[in-house]
Amino acid sequence: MSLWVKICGLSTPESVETAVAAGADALGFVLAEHSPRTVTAARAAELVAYAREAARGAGRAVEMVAVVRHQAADDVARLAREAGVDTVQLHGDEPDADADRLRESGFGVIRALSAREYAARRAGGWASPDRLLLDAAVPGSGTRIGAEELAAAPEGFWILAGGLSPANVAEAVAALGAGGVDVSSGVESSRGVKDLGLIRDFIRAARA
Ligand SMILES: O=C(O)c1ccccc1N[C@@H]1O[C@H](COP(=O)(O)O)[C@@H](O)[C@H]1O
Repeated sequence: MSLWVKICGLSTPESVETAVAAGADALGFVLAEHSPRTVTAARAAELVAYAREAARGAGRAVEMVAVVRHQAADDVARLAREAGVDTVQLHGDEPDADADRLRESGFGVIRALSAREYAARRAGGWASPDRLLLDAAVPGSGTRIGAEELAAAPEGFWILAGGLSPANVAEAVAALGAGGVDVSSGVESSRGVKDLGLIRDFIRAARA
């Protein structure tokens, strides 16, 4: 099965169009506060509409994802509805009840945890009904997680994030065995500024 690829932190029509044309499965729009990639829900809605048009032109479906962190469930649902996304990526210490509410409101959920947090939860018997994404401790920082932190990789489909780039994505997936990857920093020329060539290179390398 082909590796699932998400390009995150998009904030311009050019980067959206490039990611869709290069074959991304999902696009991420950061609605979390205090990131160099933060966009308003209104801006995300424009980009989502643009992306859906590009995906229609390419004859395939592309998943639109809002990335949030440490925000109240009511605010998240309202922002996600305004942005017109399919899925919410919960990237903080949100309670399971928040994920339940978003699912009940019709959104897909991606549950993002640091590898350490996941290991601790799993040891306590926790299991997620949602797709799991494992990341470094500080999301969006370009920091990789090591194999030693992933002693207990999830069973089944899971998404690897944290410090991926065109140069390391194939090796990281081979080593850790994820079914999907998510990238932000590794396809940027400077913090928050996407590089169109790196987006294409990343998707090509991920699928190689
Ligand atoms: O990208 C951000 O700024 C961000 C902010 C808040 C929560 C999550 C964020 N991004 C996510 O971080 C990982 C990995 O990013 P990187 O490739 O190491 O820069 C990815 O899942 C993004 O969705």
